[in-house]
Amino acid sequence: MAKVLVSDSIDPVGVEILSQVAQVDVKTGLSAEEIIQIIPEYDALMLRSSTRVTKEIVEAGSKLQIIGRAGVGVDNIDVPAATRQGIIVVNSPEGNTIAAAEHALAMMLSLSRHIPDANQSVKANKWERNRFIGTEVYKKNLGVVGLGKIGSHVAAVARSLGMKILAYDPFISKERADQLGCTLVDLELLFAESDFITLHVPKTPETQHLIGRETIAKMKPTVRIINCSRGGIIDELALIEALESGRIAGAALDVFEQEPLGESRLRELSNVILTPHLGASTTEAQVGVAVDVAEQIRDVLLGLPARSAVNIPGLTPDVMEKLRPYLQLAETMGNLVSQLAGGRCDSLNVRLQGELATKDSQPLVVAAIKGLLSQALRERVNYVNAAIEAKERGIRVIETRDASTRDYSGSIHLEANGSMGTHSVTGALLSTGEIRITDLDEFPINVPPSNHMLFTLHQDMPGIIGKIGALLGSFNVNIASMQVGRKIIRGDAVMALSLDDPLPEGLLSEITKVPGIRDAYTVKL
Ligand SMILES: NC(=O)C1=CN([C@@H]2O[C@H](COP(=O)(O)OP(=O)(O)OC[C@H]3O[C@@H](n4cnc5c(N)ncnc54)[C@H](O)[C@@H]3O)[C@@H](O)[C@H]2O)C=CC1
Ligand SMILES: O=C(O)CCC(=O)C(=O)O
Repeated sequence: MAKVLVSDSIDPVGVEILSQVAQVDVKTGLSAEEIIQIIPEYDALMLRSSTRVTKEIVEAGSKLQIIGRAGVGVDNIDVPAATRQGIIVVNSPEGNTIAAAEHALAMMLSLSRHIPDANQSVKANKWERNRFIGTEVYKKNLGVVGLGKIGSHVAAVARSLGMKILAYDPFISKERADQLGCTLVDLELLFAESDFITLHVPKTPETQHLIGRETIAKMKPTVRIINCSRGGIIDELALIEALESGRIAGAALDVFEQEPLGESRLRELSNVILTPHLGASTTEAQVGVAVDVAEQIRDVLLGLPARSAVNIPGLTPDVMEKLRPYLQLAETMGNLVSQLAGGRCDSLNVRLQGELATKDSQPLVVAAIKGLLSQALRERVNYVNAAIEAKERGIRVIETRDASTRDYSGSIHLEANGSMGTHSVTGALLSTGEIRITDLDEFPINVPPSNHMLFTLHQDMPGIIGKIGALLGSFNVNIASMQVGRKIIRGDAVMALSLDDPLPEGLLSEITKVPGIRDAYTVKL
């Protein structure tokens, strides 16, 4: 039975789902060293934000198939390391959207009305009505940095509070911003005009210290900043200085450069509200993300696709369903051409023809690469790491798409160039879904792939087929089917044979000695 390690606390419903297919060990609070010790026994790892999945942990996870982040941000996982190792990384892109947006809004209103301090004051038996004069958000400018799922929901609710929304997101169109009732502006303007600024961007090299000394200098002295996205997007030291000096009016922070927050002057400031990374901490969100991610882990362990894999671009279950027969075709053709090419492969040309010449068909290229590398890497290569493995081996992949149709509605043509020359194959599907090899080294054929195959390149002349048949018979090899493809009579031709048995040692060199045979290849599919 598969084994799943759950290294942060998740809703029990997640454990229940995982238990349908695996032994689940919930072990929270482990150090990196402790995880490295035990991770080799596990097929899957599920976590929230407390576990940091380092390269060392990934590399120790020799059996890991999938890492599931019960949440949105995957910045606590070394995704490139996982990808290189063929491990799928999944998240829950929408499970906690509302929770995080509502937390940011709660932070904004708490900040504007001093709710946490007023609460503490009353609980300390005081009645300080004059100390807690607030500010309204109505008709104020809210600067939303990052107009994705959370930012959009914050914007929608803030608009209903009567706020004007200035949004900055270089990856969002003006039409989308208009639809959301937001004014798309550049960062300079957002910083200069906003009364409240709320951050909803992922942590990337571009967003690291997006708010720092220089940017704070451009803001209104009355501005209040809310960060419920990621620590490190604000330069904490610069923020502390600005809050201490009164350069800005306040800040509300759910996330920090170091979590848990260690010793920090932030704790001493009265114009700051701090929460311990609670953005996703609602019952609804925790059930949502646990179900979302546990189901994906379960599916992957059952050999099914994941719906939100962050490192298999384009291969969603919908696309997978649509392309499934063609994925098998692409992989088989990749495997076939790599065996024909034999030695080192320098480049692979992939031509997607007819109905396959669409944007959605990118996974077919990956499937072809997977097939190409399967001889060398066996089960180590998969849809996650195939492209990286090819790149690291110096294999140049050239894709072309041609929407015109030939004999089949869709076909895949592969050409491998390498140390032993160039070989090409084309494959297509019959209406029954069966695979046909329709072209080999530019010779037209029509054969189904089979476990054991023999291909020859020979001169089209009388008697040659009989000689090959007799030779195979003398070694007790049974021929299941045979086809010859040629362009001109008595010119060059190819012969494709499906065999019931593997070719015995030494027979291939006997075949190449037959007069008229130029080359022969055995292939196992
Ligand atoms: N505090 C908490 O508990 C939670 C925090 N988060 C954080 O919130 C972030 C946002 O989450 P979602 O809205 O679901 O993600 P999303 O992917 O829907 O939206 C992120 C938006 O940021 C934009 N963006 C990316 N780089 C940018 C840049 N350099 N400048 C401006 N905009 C940029 C993207 O175009 C996208 O529209 C997550 O990455 C995660 O780190 C998410 C959930 C809970
Ligand atoms: O797991 C959590 O509570 C944090 C959620 C979060 O930060 C995220 O989903 O990106």
